[in-house]
Amino acid sequence: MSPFNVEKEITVMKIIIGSKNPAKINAVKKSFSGQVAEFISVDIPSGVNEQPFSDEETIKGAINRAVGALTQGNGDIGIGLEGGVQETSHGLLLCNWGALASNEMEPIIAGGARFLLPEEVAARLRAGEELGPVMDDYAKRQNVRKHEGAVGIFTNGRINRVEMFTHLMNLLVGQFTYQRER
Ligand SMILES: O=P(O)(O)OP(=O)(O)OP(=O)(O)OC[C@H]1O[C@@H](n2cnc3c(O)ncnc32)[C@H](O)[C@@H]1O
Ligand SMILES: [Mg+2]
Repeated sequence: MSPFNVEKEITVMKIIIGSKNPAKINAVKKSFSGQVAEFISVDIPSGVNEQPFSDEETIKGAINRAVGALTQGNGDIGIGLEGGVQETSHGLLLCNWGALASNEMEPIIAGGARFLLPEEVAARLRAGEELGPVMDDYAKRQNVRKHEGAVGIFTNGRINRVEMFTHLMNLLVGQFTYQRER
């Protein structure tokens, strides 16, 4: 056979995102830019409360979504990103956690930016409301969670939700490639 006819097999990495939220999807795509990858987004239940109320619960939600995405989407990598809050002696912190699941190793986790929510917002969450609708009401905007996010509002637009999740995603993908190359 002529060497020019040798077929090259290009492997496309199949990445399943466990959410339909565009802020999350865009962040995942950015963190894999430059790689041959196919992205599929599936609504995967987090298996925890709609508004997780601790790091522990938020991490669990992220892992459940990542593992669920990997299995349901039959992919190479499953991604779960989850927003939550954590009570502290300083007030209520907004927290974000991400998980990357693969068939090669245990799920990898990483945390995103944290900052205190204003007492007015925190009180509503403690009373049982969800941050998404509370933020829309507070900022007098629609679908804050799909756009700039609470982080965008409270940092005066310096860091939006996509940037925050992209940083988190880089922590995940970086750890994944490091562990795979060892
Ligand atoms: O569709 P999904 O993937 O569920 O995306 P979501 O926006 O609901 O995000 P999470 O479930 O991860 O977040 C849990 C809750 O916190 C809210 N939330 C988290 N981060 C937020 C942010 O930056 N801005 C607004 N709402 C946020 C969110 O709307 C939910 O009520
Ligand atoms: Mg949600």
